[in-house]
Amino acid sequence: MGSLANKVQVLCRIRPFLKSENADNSVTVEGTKTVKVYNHRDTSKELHFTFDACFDSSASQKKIYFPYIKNLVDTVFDGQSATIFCYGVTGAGKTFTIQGDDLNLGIIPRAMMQIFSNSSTRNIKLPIKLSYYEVFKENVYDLLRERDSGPGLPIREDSNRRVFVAGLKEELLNNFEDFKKLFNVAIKRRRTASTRLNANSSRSHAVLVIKLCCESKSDSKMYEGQLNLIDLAGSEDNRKTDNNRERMKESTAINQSLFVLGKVIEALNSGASRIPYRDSKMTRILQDSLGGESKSMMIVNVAPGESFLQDTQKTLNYATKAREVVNKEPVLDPITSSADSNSRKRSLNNSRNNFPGSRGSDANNPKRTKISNDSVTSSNDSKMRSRNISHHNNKNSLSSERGHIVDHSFNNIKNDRSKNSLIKNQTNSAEKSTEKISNEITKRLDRLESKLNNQFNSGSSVIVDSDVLDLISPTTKLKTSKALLIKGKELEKSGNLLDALKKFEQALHYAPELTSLSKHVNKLRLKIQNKSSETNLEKPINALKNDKEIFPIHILQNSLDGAELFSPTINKSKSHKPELPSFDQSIAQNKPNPQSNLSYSNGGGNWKVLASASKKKKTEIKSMMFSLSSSPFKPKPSSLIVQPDSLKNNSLLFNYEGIGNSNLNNNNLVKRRTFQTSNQSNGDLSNKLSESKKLTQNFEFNLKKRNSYTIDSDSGYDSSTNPSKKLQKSSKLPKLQSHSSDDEYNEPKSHNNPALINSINSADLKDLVKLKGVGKKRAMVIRDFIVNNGYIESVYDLVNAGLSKSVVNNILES
Ligand SMILES: Nc1ncnc2c1ncn2[C@@H]1O[C@H](COP(=O)(O)OP(=O)(O)OP(=O)(O)O)[C@@H](O)[C@H]1O
Repeated sequence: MGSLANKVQVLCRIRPFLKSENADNSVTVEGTKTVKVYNHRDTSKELHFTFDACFDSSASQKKIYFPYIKNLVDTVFDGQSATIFCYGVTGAGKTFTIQGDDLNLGIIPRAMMQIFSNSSTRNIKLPIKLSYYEVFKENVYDLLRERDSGPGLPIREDSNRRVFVAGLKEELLNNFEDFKKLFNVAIKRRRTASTRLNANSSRSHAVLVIKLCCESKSDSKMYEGQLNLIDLAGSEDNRKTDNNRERMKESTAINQSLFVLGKVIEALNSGASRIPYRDSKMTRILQDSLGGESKSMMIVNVAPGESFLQDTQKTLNYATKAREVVNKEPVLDPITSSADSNSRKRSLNNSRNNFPGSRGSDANNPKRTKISNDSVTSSNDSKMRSRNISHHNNKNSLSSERGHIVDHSFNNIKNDRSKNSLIKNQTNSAEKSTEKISNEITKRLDRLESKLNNQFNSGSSVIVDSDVLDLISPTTKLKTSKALLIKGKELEKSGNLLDALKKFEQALHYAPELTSLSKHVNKLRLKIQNKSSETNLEKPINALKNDKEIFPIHILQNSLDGAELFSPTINKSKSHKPELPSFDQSIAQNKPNPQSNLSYSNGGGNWKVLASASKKKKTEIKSMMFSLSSSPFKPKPSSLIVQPDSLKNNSLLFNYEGIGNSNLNNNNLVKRRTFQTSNQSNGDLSNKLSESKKLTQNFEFNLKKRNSYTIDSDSGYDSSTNPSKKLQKSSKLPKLQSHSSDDEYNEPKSHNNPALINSINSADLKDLVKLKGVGKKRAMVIRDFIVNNGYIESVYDLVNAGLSKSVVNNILES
């Protein structure tokens, strides 16, 4: 952790109202550092957010650039790495700020002007290097090349664990004119589209990387500095966008990566041992900028107006968290020799997090391209990097759809051509050594790929980890996934679903973009789970038929309050009254037993047993229901849950942990309160006997206390059993008037089914839509809630997202 001096700076800029918008004063700047917004939930209340600087809608590009941005760019001349990224909702003015337009030059062109105009005074070695790429739907595309729609460039790590984009083109620039020509072509390649919220919305994150060598003022040594200018795609509330299918897909990728960015920030602030950089391409790319050694600045762009208030509040909260991130102090190493102009000696410790597409991928830096098991660059990389500026002969290219830079005269930009020949010589010698390295890399890559292919052909179910995966060329990935697909299909045809699933999963690992395959994998998983739950359930039924002793209704035998004791083994045990017919008979007849009201049903792969007490016994409990279900996520039920029926009929439901019991719905059991034992023994029914005492006690307790519980009459859902502490705090919800002495029963783990919670927390719209009762709109609500509020711990947390409790109950059945 660095000193506070290397904190991430946050600037906030409010966009002016557009002609189409109704102006109001819902977002204003107070002083120079504070933004005031009205609380979107209660507009009579104000919220204040403080940042390093705040700019209202009247602020010009110039006012923002000086002194904040200029100072940061200056640090690059000292050999530092600096990053500026614009964050905000779609249409908030990010591209305007970072790129600008013809009349309002943004940060990128201004920074280039600053660099070139300082080239002589700060002794910057020309040419400088520039790369520019976008992250579109989790694929990295080079914006300095013709647009391609392939799988994109891989992100790799070198032997010093520095992340870089492999195969990225790096252009050499001598003056601002070079930059202008190149950039005006490149920005046209960036993916943009018209959405309801922005006629020219960026659909990708764009990263511009500038590297330069400069003589330090302090010690007259040469250092390499790097500037990263990033225009993040805007988060989108799809309730407002009316996005079509394609835009929705883009939007999901955008929101997801911004969500991960939030998680990274949170993890950094909480000192977590694992920072989830790898969870998205953009965060991997930002590794040095957040938590690394870069000097970083976030510009948070805000769209004004009441209609954006909710987004604004979220954005400002997000930015507030980003402002707490403290980066490491950079340790700068000078370039050591003129022949190896870029070989800055950095220790392993202080060079771990490097910016991709730059130092790590530096063709002229043998140290950085050193080959290790997890570090290779393709031979193409070196060729690409060593190219000089390709002067695009597209004369019309200066007109751009957005952000075209006009032909301003920049008299103060000085070119020192004589310096170029020296650099050229250095570059040539470095190119030779790079070629050597590239050949070695290619050989190693071939060896690695053939090894992987052998593993695959020998039927090994190896799943390469993501590090290794990055090393494989896109073509090999596709080939491998295709071969695995074919194998999977064969296995599926032959009925070997489990092995088929393994193959499909492997194929998906290599080609995650195959959405149809992903769907098929999910279907197959479900099919297998259903099958296994059927077979799992046959066992207990057979066990019941053959060994009546293990039937779990025994758990009621010790009830102290006089509740009727039921057991299918009743005719074996003299202590059991009333005499009940053999459970075998009930099952055989598949109808309620007239005397015991013991019934059996088997629907949808689940089974349950009903038993009720005799009225003669005047017990409080008139009926009992057992429902044993096998979770699709956990084939073996792991705990027993007791659910009292609605209080009207004083019945109880016993249910194994696990969801997917279609009978639950039929019987409205979801409306019942749920308690769970702490016993985590596996599903053998006989194991449950050991729980009987505890359950009985609990059961007894709840019977005594039940009158004091408040029932939500709308849904029949009892808030007292709500596992979400948050919800219990909510004033809108009925309060628990009496608490169980045994707290574990107030925290039913059934609402914390890890697989279900994980699936929800992945915030993937496709997965969310699959949940019971969740349509596209609700899925978006859930996704947005998670994106904005972090992971949920209980399904009932979703009530806070605005879902009704009955919908949440439905989800529990998914
Ligand atoms: N400070 C500003 N002054 C004048 N116009 C602005 C300003 N900020 C943004 N705009 C205008 O608002 C519109 C939306 O801005 P912009 O495209 O930069 O948003 P964005 O945040 O990049 O959106 P997206 O994430 O969808 O790409 C554009 O027409 C832009 O010219």
